[in-house]
Amino acid sequence: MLKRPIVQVAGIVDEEEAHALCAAGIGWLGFPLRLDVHPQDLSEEETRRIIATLPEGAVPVLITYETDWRALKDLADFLGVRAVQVHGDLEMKGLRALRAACPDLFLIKSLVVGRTALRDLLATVDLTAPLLDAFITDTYDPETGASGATGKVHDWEASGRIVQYAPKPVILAGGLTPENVAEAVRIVRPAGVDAHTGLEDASGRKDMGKVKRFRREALRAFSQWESGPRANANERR
Ligand SMILES: O=C(O)c1ccccc1N[C@@H]1O[C@H](COP(=O)(O)O)[C@@H](O)[C@H]1O
Repeated sequence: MLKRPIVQVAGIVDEEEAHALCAAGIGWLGFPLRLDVHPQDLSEEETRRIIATLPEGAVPVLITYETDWRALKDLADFLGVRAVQVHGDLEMKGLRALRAACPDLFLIKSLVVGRTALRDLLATVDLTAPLLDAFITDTYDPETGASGATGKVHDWEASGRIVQYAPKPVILAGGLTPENVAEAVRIVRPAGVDAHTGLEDASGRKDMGKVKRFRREALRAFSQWESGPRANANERR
């Protein structure tokens, strides 16, 4: 299990931003590559170059829809990452092969809330949890077909059910901002939080003021949750 809550920021646009995030205390940095509906901000070569410059202790995470387990392993090796967020529908055979080939890779599987019934997501948890290190719940946007970097929240009560059910840590993502992250943590009780578009300025770069407030609010909520009752999402909205 994780020693500390994860605070991840995704969608790094360049080296300067990556280092500014590390300096702001962000431990996990998400690099999206080989996506479905979104364009890439960085090439694979540029991503590898930036990752090689990160300070010790920073955790670069490959975020990808790659579905071929060998290609996924090769990409992780090429980039020099030890953590992968799997958004594509890797078949069980592929997932087993990836786990066997990379026992030390921190494997996070995305669960998209709102695209399928909750019972199907719980069935996926049952099937895949033994092969994974963590899950991440994210939002489905029917307008764009995107299931990541949507800037939209989903049903936090559903994510809370997944947290209670899953035998592995669950990270919460989807429309998180400095303003809503504390409430999200209080309701869902995840093992970590992850945000992308809610931390950007108008030019699409991370606003470091928002990043710092996001981290502060998230950590404050994580530190408080053990003393209080779990909030009911329906009471809060
Ligand atoms: O970050 C991305 O660009 C991305 C693209 C495709 C799939 C997943 C992606 N990232 C994940 O999406 C969440 C939430 O984004 P947002 O805060 O709603 O904008 C992000 O934290 C990444 O884990």
